[in-house]
Amino acid sequence: MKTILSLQQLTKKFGALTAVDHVSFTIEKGHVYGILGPNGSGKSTTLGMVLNVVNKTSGNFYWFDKSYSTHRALKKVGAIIERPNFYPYMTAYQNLALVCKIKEVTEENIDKKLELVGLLERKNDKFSTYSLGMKQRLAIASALLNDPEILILDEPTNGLDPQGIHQIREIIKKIASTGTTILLASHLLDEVEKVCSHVIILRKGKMLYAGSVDKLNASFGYVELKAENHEDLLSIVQNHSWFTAEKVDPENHIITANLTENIAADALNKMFVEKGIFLSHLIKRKESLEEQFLQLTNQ
Ligand SMILES: Nc1ncnc2c1ncn2[C@@H]1O[C@H](COP(=O)(O)OP(=O)(O)OP(=O)(O)O)[C@@H](O)[C@H]1O
Repeated sequence: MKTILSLQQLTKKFGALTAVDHVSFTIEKGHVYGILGPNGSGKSTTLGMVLNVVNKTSGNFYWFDKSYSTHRALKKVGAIIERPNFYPYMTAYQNLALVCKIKEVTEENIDKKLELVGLLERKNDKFSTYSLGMKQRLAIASALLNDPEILILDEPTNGLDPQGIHQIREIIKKIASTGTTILLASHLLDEVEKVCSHVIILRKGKMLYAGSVDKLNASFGYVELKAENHEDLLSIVQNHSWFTAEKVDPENHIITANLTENIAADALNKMFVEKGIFLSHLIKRKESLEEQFLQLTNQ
């Protein structure tokens, strides 16, 4: 697996405030990563440091293999970290042609990138006539002109209407399907869940989780159980490998236990019957990703 970016204990202090606090994670080629956290959790500052627009206080980051200087590496990075800003009196095509000159790449990619973001038919319209969603899509086309190894987006759907949000998310998925690595910052759990394969969760500058979205979602849930023979039921739950971290409600004797595997309710019921326990109460629940995220960020 090829490493695109590696952060090691990266830290940024603004005076007494630690905006990013010893954050370490690695971005591997071909995945879509989301940096997820509430407002002010340090997402933009993290992106700013790796893009050399914010000076780090301590720690390190490396682009590609360590032999790349940040300056050289950034030529292989496409990033949108501010509101898209183009010349309003020029057409989309003219604006992108100018970007090609600045990036020292040929103009042959322009139509292909405009098509990717659904703006080919509007390429001769002035930027000033574009909606916010179109402006954002043009910015994505612009960031892709030099076929970067990684596309970095800060809150790519902020301020857009639901249709605009949907279009941007579909474009991100399309870009990812061509093998481009993507790193996006978002405060929207739903967004990260929909488009990202991996997530880094920040809260007050500290990293709470880094890993696959599936793993975060892979808690097998928990069960609530009750039977007339409470002591026998509790003993089975305490000794069976399917259960962990059981709790008993002292009022109604309902036992709550986390599941260690994905066991269906009928299989649970069958196992208890075979051990002579007839359940009067069996509920199987799974915490949503949202509940897990809130638990992580509220702790
Ligand atoms: N230039 C600066 N000077 C002082 N404090 C700053 C500066 N930039 C950011 N901060 C502070 O650092 C913390 C992290 O901000 P940052 O913008 O990185 O968070 P964020 O997660 O991207 O949030 P948002 O989505 O609201 O931008 C915040 O408390 C913010 O006020």
